[in-house]
Amino acid sequence: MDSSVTSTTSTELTATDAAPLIPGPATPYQGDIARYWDGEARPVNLRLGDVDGLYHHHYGIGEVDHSSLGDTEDSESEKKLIAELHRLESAQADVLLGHLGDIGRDDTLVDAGCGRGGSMVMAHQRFGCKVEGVTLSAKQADFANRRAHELRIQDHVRARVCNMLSTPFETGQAAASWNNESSMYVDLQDLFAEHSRILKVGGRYVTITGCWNPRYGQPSKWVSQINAHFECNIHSRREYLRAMADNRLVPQAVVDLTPATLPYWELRATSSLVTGIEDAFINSYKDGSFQYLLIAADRV
Ligand SMILES: C[S@@+](CC[C@H](N)C(=O)[O-])C[C@H]1O[C@@H](n2cnc3c(N)ncnc32)[C@H](O)[C@@H]1O
Ligand SMILES: CC(C)=CCC/C(C)=C/COP(=O)(O)OP(=O)(O)O
Ligand SMILES: [Mg+2]
Repeated sequence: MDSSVTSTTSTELTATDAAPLIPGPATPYQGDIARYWDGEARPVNLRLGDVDGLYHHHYGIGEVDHSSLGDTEDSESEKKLIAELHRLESAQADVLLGHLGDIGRDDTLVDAGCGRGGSMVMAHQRFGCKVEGVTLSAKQADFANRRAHELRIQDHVRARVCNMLSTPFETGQAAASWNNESSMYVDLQDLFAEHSRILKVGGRYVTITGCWNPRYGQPSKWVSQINAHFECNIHSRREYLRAMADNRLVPQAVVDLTPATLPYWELRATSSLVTGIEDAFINSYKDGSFQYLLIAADRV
C-alpha cells in the first residue's frame, strides 16, 4: 500500500481533484520534506492504521493495558501489541482535540501538517464540523481524501497539498487549529503568525510536539539523532512560548506529556515494528533533554 516514491519534483507537486493543486514547496527544504512523506510507508504506521482505518503519524500516550496483551507469546501477540500501540496513538489525538474548546457543527477547524488525516477524521467524528488539512505531501493528501470518501465524510474532511505557512484560508476563518507533531518542520514565528491570522479572535490553537528542554542547556545527542532521522529541526520549549507570545497566542494550558508517552515507547521498543529511533526517544525523555509537550493557547 502506498509504497512507491513520488515521481514529482519539488516544483511540481501534483494533486487529484480531491486535493487541488496549490503552488509547490516554497523552499528546497520543503521539497525534501514533501519527498520524504511521499515515500514513507513504514509498517509501524500502516499496520497500526489498518486496525480501524485511522492513520496517524504521531506517538501515543497513556498507560499500557497489559491485560489486553495476554500472558503468553502466541500468533495473536503481535496483533494485540499493534492494537494497543494504536489505541495509545488515538488517545493522544483525543487529548489534543479535547483542548480545542467548544466546537460547533458550523465551525471550521484547520489541521496544519495533517499527514494521512487520522486526527481530522477523529475531529469530524467528535464535533460534526468541517476539518481542513494541509500537508506538503501529495501522497498523504490523496490518502487522507480517499479515506474521507470511503467514510462518506468528504464534504466535511479535506486535505490539500499546501504550505502551512501560507494557507488559502481566510483571515479569522478557523474556530480552532492545531499542529500534531508537525511544527518541527517550520520556523515558529512564521507558523504562529499564520495560525494567528486564520484563527478568529477567541479561537483556540493547540500543539502536541517534542521540544528540547532549555534546562538541559542545548539539544542533546539524542535530539540531534531524532532531527537527523526525520530531517526535522526540533525547537526548544522557550522558542514555542516566545513565538506564541509574539503572535497573540496566549497559553491557556501547558502540559508535560513526557511521563505519559514513555509507556508507549517502552512497549513499542518490544515490538517487531521497531524503526531504530526508539532508544533516542526513551533516552532523551529519561535524561530530561527532551519533552513531549501539549500547549493550548487562546488567540487574543
Ligand atoms: C509527523 S507528520 C504528522 C502528521 C499528522 N499531524 C498526524 O498527527 O498524524 C508531519 C506532517 O507535517 C507536514 N508538514 C511539514 N512541513 C509542512 C509545511 N511547511 N506545510 C504543510 N505541512 C507540512 C508533513 O507533510 C507531514 O504531513
Ligand atoms: C515528537 C517528534 C520529534 C516528532 C517528529 C515528527 C514525526 C516524524 C512524528 C511521527 O511520525 P511517524 O508516526 O511517521 O513516525 P514513526 O514512523 O517513528 O512512527
Ligand atoms: Mg508512527
